[in-house]
Amino acid sequence: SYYPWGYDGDNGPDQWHKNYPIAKGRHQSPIEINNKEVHYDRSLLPWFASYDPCAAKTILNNGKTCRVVFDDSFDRSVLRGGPLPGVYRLRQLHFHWGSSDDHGSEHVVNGVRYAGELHLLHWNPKYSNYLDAVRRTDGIAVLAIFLQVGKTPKPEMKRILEEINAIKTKGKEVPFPNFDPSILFPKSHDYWTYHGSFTTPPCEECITWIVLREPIIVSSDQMAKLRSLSKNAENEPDLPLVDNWRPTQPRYFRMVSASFL
Ligand SMILES: NS(=O)(=O)c1ccc(C(=O)N2CCCN(Cc3ccccc3)CC2)cc1
Ligand SMILES: [Zn+2]
Repeated sequence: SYYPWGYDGDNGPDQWHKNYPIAKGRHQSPIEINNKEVHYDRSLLPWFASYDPCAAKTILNNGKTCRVVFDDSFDRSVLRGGPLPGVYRLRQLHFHWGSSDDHGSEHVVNGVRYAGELHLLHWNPKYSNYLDAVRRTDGIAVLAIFLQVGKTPKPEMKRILEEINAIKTKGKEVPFPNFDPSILFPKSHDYWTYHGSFTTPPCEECITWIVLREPIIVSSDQMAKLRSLSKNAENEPDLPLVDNWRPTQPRYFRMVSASFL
């Protein structure tokens, strides 16, 4: 049964555990990444994404985020290498952002909150489908990229933000053809990796997180564009879709490994 969870007040992150008990688990995400506690692992391989631009299908507003959906009916757009045992299929990408430029990311690095965070979600095709993969500890891999506000924004973000006007309200979905999300990647592939969970309910602990050290630069106007999305449908009052990030969770006995010294 579906419970209306959210990010504020009585259905916010501190309440999620009431309907989704895993939210109080020992492998929750996001977490604080602090240099002092990170372990450089020289056996970590570089990661590679080989995405087919024609796999991109639609872009939508589900009232919680802006999401781009890809065809994952075969190994068409895949992520491999890094900490992963094999290829993982790209299924969707989405964003988390704040109500102002000084916060909005989910992971926090040495106390630094970024304006936002881009997540590219992939699932392990050794399982029969996505629903099966979310029940496995090695079922999902999310590549996380921080959004930092700066003067020289990455032009590649434009394509996504140009579509925002078409998906202003919850439930809107429009075609989004011919898009290769690897154009959004920063120069460096340096990353941290750890085992964690979905950062929204049901908070399953099935994710190998790959968090890139280098943020991509976006403009303040581009962040404002994301904030112009509404949480509600078009026939409801316009509630700005902002602060759709979960606070950091306890790391407990988890190791965060770094691919770089
Ligand atoms: N921020 S993130 O951790 O990258 C993230 C990624 C994906 C979602 C997401 O779309 N959902 C909605 C449905 C799918 N469930 C899994 C599921 C649970 C029960 C039955 C089937 C699938 C995950 C949450 C949320 C958060
Ligand atoms: Zn996310």
